Amino acid sequence: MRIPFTKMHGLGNDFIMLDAREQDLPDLTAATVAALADRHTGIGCDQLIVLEPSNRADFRMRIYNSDGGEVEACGNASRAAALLHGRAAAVETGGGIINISRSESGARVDMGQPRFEWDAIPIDYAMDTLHLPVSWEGLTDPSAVNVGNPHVIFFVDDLAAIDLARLGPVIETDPLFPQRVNVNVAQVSGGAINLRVWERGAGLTRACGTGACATAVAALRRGLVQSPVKVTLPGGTLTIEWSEGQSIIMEGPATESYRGTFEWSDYA
Ligand SMILES: N[C@H](CCC[C@H](N)C(=O)O)C(=O)O
Repeated sequence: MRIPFTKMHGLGNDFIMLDAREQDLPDLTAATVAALADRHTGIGCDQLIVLEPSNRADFRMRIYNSDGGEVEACGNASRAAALLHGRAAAVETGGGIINISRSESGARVDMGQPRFEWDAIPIDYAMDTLHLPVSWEGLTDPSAVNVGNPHVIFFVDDLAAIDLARLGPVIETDPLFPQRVNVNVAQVSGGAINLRVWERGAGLTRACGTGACATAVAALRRGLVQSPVKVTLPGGTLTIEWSEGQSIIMEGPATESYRGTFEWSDYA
């Protein structure tokens, strides 16, 4: 069975987009996702996204990391969905309903309100989530935020000095985080944020939209920046707006790279 797909990215965080709103897809297993996501033997992507019908919103967006695991939220893919859909829409995700629309710079996404309770992150036991009393080598005093998916955020003085490729997986899989965690390391300078992310289930990516949202919220809660705040990742810059009790608004580009088809049986 030939399956059409659209290859897209948000600041270099790249996706295979499958549209199952009009046509059913065969059952997607974790192994099939991982095979499609493989950059050497498959098509290659950080996440695989499936758009499906929804009876709660205009459509549903299902998000699979390149390790095959399904997760609740993906900021950059939300902007890619806005580009693909072509107009404003309410989108059902595992993390709740988000609202996407087209904008000058690409797309604008209302990511809903962040969650801070320790059991909403989730963390394994009660603690202050603005200043967690934990550390991993040189990374200390993080915040934790759930923006539909779980994030831990470290603020450092020298981002380039952090070996995130080594520390990321150690923190991602620490038992403190029962659903694992996306690991954000940020440096604040001149009222803006520089960010690198080790993504749960995907590793180092060129950008992470939910990471930018979680980090901006943590920095705002700590009084390190003011809203709206620019968050620059290796792939480019996002603008995040938030204040206490409000939704997070993320704005930034989304790009269609190419369209193609693949033979399902090659990956199933
Ligand atoms: N790795 C993330 C999902 C993708 C998030 C990232 N690609 C984004 O743009 O938000 C997680 O397991 O929660």
